Amino acid sequence: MTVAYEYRPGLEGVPATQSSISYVDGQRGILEYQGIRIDNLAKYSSFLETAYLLIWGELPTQGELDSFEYEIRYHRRLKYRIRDMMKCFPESGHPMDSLQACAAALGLFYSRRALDDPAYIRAAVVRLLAKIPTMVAAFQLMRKGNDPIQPRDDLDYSANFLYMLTEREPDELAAKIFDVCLILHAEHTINASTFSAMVTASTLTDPYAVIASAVGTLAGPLHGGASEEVIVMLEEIGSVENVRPFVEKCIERKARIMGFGHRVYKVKDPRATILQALAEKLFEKFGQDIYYDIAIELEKVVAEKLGHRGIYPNVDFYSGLVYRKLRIPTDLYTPMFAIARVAGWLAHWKEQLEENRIFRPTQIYTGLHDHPYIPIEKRMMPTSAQSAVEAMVP
Ligand SMILES: CC(=O)SCCNC(=O)CCNC(=O)[C@H](O)C(C)(C)COP(=O)(O)OP(=O)(O)OC[C@H]1O[C@@H](n2cnc3c(N)ncnc32)[C@H](O)[C@@H]1OP(=O)(O)O
Ligand SMILES: O=C([O-])CC(=O)C(=O)O
Repeated sequence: MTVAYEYRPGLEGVPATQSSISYVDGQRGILEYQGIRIDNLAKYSSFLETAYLLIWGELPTQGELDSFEYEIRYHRRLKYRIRDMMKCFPESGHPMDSLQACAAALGLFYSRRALDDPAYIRAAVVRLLAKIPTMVAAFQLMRKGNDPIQPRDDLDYSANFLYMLTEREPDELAAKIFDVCLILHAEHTINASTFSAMVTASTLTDPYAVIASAVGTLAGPLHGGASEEVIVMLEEIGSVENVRPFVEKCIERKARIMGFGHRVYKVKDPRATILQALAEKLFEKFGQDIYYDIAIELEKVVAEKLGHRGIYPNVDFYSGLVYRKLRIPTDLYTPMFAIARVAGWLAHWKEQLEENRIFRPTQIYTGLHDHPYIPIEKRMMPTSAQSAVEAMVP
């Protein structure tokens, strides 16, 4: 019997799971983690408290938060074999590729797989949250020819990351703002990388493979990779006067304007609004950014030309302007995103295990049936390929 399925490219609007981790109202621009509005978390929480909330479903008590932070501090260091492995990576490689390889490599050290043991789950959560920032910072120092520096136990999660990255104790405001950025990027329902994590998790493989596949998915320019593309685009635009012709050219050529548009939001992403305010706070303390005026004009012109289609700034639009002021190199913006999103990936991993069924969707077959097998000597080369080969022959 043939069953008729409705095919939705990109699975738009197709529920892939039931989840209580986060909620998005794309028409009203609302994002909640476990029911708590993102603006409240940005104002009052810390990244580790938010990660705990996402993964265990409730805000921790002071005692629970202290133990969680303590465990994470204790697991921040990398094994020397991981650092040795990283020495073989090309300096010109992308930091997301390094991160994906390092996350996957953790599986070599922690091969016991006890997915129904809460202690195993907690150890994996702690290890991944603790070590991912160290992996990102180590790659940055190693590609400059320096040895990675050890984490500092007297610094909190975000301050310690900036310290390991820059080899300097960070400014207090910079560390606080970076922590808020992590909260904002920590989770976002069934986005592409989270879906990838859930598909991998559903095979009951280890959590390091789950996170490695999510990192690989986040890297693409249509997803987390857009944050660095935004800065490249602002550089290319170069001046406020060039914004309008740039947008018009993109529309004419059907080219994507990076940092705009979203599958779910049809208004400005609430995280973009908060990130813009954070960027402004940094400008007040450390001076303006030459690209900010271009970004503002771009937001205005895109709203004018594409607002009727629901195309507004997404989370990746203003994050780069914040990271530039924090002196973070452009190709580390997506790894910054991964440092945060690992919390959401782990929350979905844990939730997936609680009621697992392997992901195995169907397809609508569009190919041939009962096609004959033609022996190789009888196969004809398509005419176009033939003329290409002939053109190559001197
Ligand atoms: C963390 C994140 O992942 S946030 C997203 C980061 N990605 C980006 O910023 C890249 C730019 N944005 C995009 O490519 C898209 O908006 C996505 C990938 C985010 C969402 O894609 P989808 O929901 O699949 O929308 P889709 O690609 O079908 O676009 C719908 C229409 O809007 C247009 N559109 C969507 N985004 C943009 C954009 N940024 N610039 C110009 N046009 C756009 C498309 O060209 C398409 O037009 P058409 O119907 O005439 O062909
Ligand atoms: O939800 C999405 O499709 C993209 C995403 O990860 C985000 O916006 O944070």
